[in-house]
Amino acid sequence: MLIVFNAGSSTLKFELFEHEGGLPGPKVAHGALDAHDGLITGEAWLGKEVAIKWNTEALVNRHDKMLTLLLDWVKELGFTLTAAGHRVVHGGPIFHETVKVTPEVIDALKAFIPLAPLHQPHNLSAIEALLRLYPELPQFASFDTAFHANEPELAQWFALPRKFYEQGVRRYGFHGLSYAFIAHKLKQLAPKLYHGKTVIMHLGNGASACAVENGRSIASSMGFTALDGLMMGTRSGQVDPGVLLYCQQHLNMDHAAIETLLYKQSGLLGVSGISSDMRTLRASDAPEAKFAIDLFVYRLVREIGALISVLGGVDGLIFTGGIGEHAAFVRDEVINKLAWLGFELDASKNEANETIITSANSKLPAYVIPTDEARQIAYELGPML
Ligand SMILES: Nc1ncnc2c1ncn2[C@@H]1O[C@H](COP(=O)(O)OP(=O)(O)O)[C@@H](O)[C@H]1O
Ligand SMILES: CC(=O)OP(=O)(O)O
Ligand SMILES: [Mg+2]
Repeated sequence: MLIVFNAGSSTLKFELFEHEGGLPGPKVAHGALDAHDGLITGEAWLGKEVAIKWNTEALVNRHDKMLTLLLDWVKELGFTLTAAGHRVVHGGPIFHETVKVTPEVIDALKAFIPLAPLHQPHNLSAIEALLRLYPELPQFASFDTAFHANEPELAQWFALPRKFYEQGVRRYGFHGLSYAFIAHKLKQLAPKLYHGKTVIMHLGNGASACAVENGRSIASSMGFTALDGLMMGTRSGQVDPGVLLYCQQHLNMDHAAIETLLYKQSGLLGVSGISSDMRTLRASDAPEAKFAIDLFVYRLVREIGALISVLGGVDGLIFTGGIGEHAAFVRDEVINKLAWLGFELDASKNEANETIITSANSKLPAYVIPTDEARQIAYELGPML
């Protein structure tokens, strides 16, 4: 069995895959644990059934405690783990593919904590906790940045003095495990489109869009950190850097206050003042909720236009992530705003979250493809064992 982790600030999501060498087999279990207010709660599913629920105290070492609960359960089921894979958000300029975790790799990844403060420290803390508890279990790290590592140089540069680029201050792009998974699916579903020019939109709590040609990333909306580009649940996306200078100089905001503003208080939550969740905003009658959705769509359409321009055309669009897979109203507005390109929605297919949501007359197709970052990690590490 392979176990794949996606560790966040307070959550530990996991998935278990059958594995007998080579590509992984079916997913046998999945679940999540959550640490808050000194408590750990969570549940795990075996297939479609909830198989266990956790509810226990944990004052310190949350990842140790969550991993112990989870791996004790895995052992009780009689499963033997052969390896663990981790989603690690930032691989910096160094890691371009899945790697086996060693002490040197951990040190290198720690250097990227400032580049992904909301993700990287938690990804690493799960790796280190597992190393303490199960030092013999081989661990692997798979990166959100890797899919973008071979983007054209122009797509990777900021217009800053050269030394910044040389020091690693460049656009990396994220959500690469999701994009790699979608590209793989698209190759099976629509091989011609896979070889063509597409814009893939990963719209979840974090959101980004990526120009992909022939299965490779050409440009993406996220940059040096997972803050750039689209409006997100609580992150601002692109803002004029002059705003940050203004916050420092005239609003007396220090680094911590600006970080909190950009990562936690902005996006759908900040603009609506109500929620970071598209479902809640959709259900609300408040004009601020509608405005936040309108701004999300506006910024997305603008970014799609930019990505299509650098691709030099487009053969299709793909929606994924929690919003991309489920928010039919968002897809409806995006596709209608792109009617000038030849997209025409099939409203009932869209409402039903079908795979192809454009009409038979549409000149170009739009797809909804559910993403699976954990399976992508399992695909990447399975053959390495
Ligand atoms: N049925 C739905 N309708 C509209 N939006 C949804 C729906 N389900 C999930 N979402 C949105 O998707 C977000 C979660 O996206 P997801 O990709 O699952 O998250 P994460 O980035 O944590 O992996 C939620 O915050 C919400 O905005
Ligand atoms: C990179 C990133 O934004 O990830 P997530 O969407 O999981 O927050
Ligand atoms: Mg996500």
